[in-house]
Amino acid sequence: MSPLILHCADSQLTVSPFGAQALSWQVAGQERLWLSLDADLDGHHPIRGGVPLCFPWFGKAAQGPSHGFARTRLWQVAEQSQTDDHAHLVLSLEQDADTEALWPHPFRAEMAFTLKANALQLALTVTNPGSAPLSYTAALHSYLCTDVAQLRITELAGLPYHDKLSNADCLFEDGPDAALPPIPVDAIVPGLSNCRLAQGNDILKIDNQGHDAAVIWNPGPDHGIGDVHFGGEQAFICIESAHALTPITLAPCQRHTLSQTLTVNA
Ligand SMILES: O=P(O)(O)OC[C@H]1O[C@H](O)[C@H](O)[C@@H](O)[C@@H]1O
Repeated sequence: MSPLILHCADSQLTVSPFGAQALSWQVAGQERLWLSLDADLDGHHPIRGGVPLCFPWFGKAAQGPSHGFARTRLWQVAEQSQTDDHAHLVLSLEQDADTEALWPHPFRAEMAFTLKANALQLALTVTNPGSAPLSYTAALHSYLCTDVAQLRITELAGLPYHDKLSNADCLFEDGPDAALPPIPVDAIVPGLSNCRLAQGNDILKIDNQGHDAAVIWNPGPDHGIGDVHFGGEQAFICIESAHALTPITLAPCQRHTLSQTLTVNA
């Protein structure tokens, strides 16, 4: 279960087959994905940080663990290739007795990682191999390195969102002094496709596709989450490409791709 490492120019990506989870993405030596110092890497529990996958459900569900089982399963290498301008890796997961006990449906999930010199594309494709419709929700739960004290995501200004903390529909503040987002935050923002994390001249562009919402999450300093190291919440914001508002329903043989592309200094 050793991590897989991809290279392209000055860019390096580390992926854990456990959960098909990106753990580290460095561009010219600068880390872009936050991984908790207290992350549990024992291969049994969700790993706190990087890009966990939420599938076949987003959030809590009566029938099984928070965010589904994809992040606690061992995925298989399905494809790996390298050219001058990108490195590509696909990991796959299909139903077995354990997944059927939680979710009685045939499925094929493929998680593709495409690494370029200054960009990383993450794409979760789910295919319905069965003879009945297949419904699921999902998210690419990216933990992006940032200095929360200076964070200001201007694309959020004035947007409507569902606040999971208060279970209310709200609007982000607008105006030059608005804290965007205020921390702690657990916001489902319908339709948001593009935003930027800017820190001085350093810009990370986030582009989501195949989603119905972006989820913005940071638990704030009083989180009490055992595997977020002390003070760790000051160094990341989760900006998730999610299909969380309504399920995706696939007819037999149909497929859907949920993706997120991260680009440095775009
Ligand atoms: O602690 P986890 O199961 O990894 O979930 C971490 C967070 O994920 C998402 O962003 C949800 O919107 C949050 O409600 C949840 O707290």
